[in-house]
Amino acid sequence: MKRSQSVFLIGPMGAGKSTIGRLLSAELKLEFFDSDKVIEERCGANIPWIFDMEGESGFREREEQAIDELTQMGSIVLATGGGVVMREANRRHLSARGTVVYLCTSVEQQLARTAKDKNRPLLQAENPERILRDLFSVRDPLYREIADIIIETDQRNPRWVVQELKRLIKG
Ligand SMILES: Nc1ncnc2c1ncn2[C@@H]1O[C@H](COP(=O)(O)OP(=O)(O)O)[C@@H](O)[C@H]1O
Ligand SMILES: O=C(O)C1=C[C@@H](OP(=O)(O)O)[C@@H](O)[C@H](O)C1
Ligand SMILES: [Mg+2]
Repeated sequence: MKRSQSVFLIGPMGAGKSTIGRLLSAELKLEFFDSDKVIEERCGANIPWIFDMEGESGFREREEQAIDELTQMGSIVLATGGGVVMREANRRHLSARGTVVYLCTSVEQQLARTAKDKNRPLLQAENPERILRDLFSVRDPLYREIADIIIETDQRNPRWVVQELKRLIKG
């Protein structure tokens, strides 16, 4: 474990970052933040609206600012958004300021878990599976580059993942 107690969850849409992050924070007795929620609260608008009005680049600017601040807080659990690794500054801050956990999930599971949710603008397209596969090929090496812990979540329920993570982090 690094000097900071913070744990940063990374991985694709539907990996379970937001769900597992909240449960893990309760187990570790650390404060929980979800960078997407922080961005929405600060902006006073939801992510689809931000993408509509400011484009993906506007969202990425807001995300970089939020990640820089949140990773400096110390002793938190942070669920990031799936695209956080696309910016070098984010990768640098995450890997220097806490333990980075990659929640690894197949595209089939990502698809099943995100199918009914309209809040992910990148997936509101004709072929979300194609998009998830393309994103995976670009992002998977970047997740791996900064991960301290890699954990498979496909056939595991969130509570099992949390217990396993607790063991690995403390270990
Ligand atoms: N390990 C898991 N097994 C089954 N369903 C899961 C698991 N993790 C998350 N989910 C479900 O998948 C959906 C997306 O999870 P979420 O935490 O929002 O993912 P992320 O923040 O990584 O995009 C939610 O409905 C959640 O309940
Ligand atoms: O993969 C991405 O680029 C995104 C993932 C989303 O977060 P989740 O990974 O929590 O769904 C959210 O940040 C935004 O819709 C963009
Ligand atoms: Mg999330």
